[in-house]
Amino acid sequence: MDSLLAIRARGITKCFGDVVALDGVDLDVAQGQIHGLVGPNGAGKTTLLGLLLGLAVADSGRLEILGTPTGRTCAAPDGVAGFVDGPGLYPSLTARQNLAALAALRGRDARTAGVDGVLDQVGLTDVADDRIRGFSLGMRQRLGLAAALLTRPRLLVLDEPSNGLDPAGKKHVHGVLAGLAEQGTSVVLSSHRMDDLEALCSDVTILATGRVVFSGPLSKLAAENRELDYRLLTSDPRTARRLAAATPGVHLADGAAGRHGADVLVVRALVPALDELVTRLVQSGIALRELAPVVSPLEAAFLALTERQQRAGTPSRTSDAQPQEARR
Ligand SMILES: Nc1ncnc2c1ncn2[C@@H]1O[C@H](COP(=O)(O)OP(=O)(O)OP(=O)(O)O)[C@@H](O)[C@H]1O
Repeated sequence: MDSLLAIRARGITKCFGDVVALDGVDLDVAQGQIHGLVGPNGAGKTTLLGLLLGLAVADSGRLEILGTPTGRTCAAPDGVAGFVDGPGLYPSLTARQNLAALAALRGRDARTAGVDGVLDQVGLTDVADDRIRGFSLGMRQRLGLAAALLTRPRLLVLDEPSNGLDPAGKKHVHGVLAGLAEQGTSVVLSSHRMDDLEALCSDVTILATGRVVFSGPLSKLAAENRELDYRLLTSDPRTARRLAAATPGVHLADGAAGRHGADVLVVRALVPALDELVTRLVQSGIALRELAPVVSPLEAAFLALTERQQRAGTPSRTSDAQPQEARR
């Protein structure tokens, strides 16, 4: 076991009847890394998070969490906390009482368990004594995070933690997660929000019908995977268009250009070709005012997968399982 890995999964398979929810999944998550899980509905994200939390056991494969192989019975691995399908909370209790009850279940006293500290950490101090029956979805998510933090986890596993959070709440929670990662806690989270994943995660794993189709640094998605459309705003749009048309590997995406304003050029290219275009622009004395992907690399990869999955049909079943398509 690599001591720097919080999670090491090899060939994890999990079936529900004839539905193959996970099909030979490999996953490495380094200590202190925030790792995103993304994939279309039914891709297997929640199933994988459930295995990490000890809520279920894999049918086959090897899963090591925080250096310890997981057993054949359901049990939360030491040092792991989090939630799937929303946090489990008692609606008739206040936020503080919920956390105190959880502390008591673990044989700890609320005063010494750090209840006030985690409430403060997630920004719920002002509503600590309100019954959570009246809490919004975002407040419940924050309380779920507080409950997980109460155990001072070394691996935090979160299913859609940004669900229901307003922009300020999201920023707050992102700050909490980034702070934890800086202190060495590993975080694995699933989300359908690409902007969240891009803001938070250094690495992502993309699942489709139970298989890993990409796992690695976000930057690799842009550099290797596919041509993207980029918005290009320059001081001389006409010359920029001429240079773009003449740069090998750069294609004018005229169909998309109209939506971005007359002076904006939309080009489709891989990163090396785009670099060459930028060099040519600068050498021609043209100022680059804006250069950004129209759709982020993660979203582009996700959309490509979704389209492929729709063509292939979903979900995968034991009778039609195919070899994993791509692995690092
Ligand atoms: N308890 C279960 N019983 C039967 N089938 C299940 C069960 N849990 C998951 N599945 C099936 O396994 C597959 C993977 O489901 P999972 O919930 O892990 O996907 P997901 O990526 O989390 O989806 P979503 O984005 O919709 O939450 C789906 O086809 C789902 O129907």
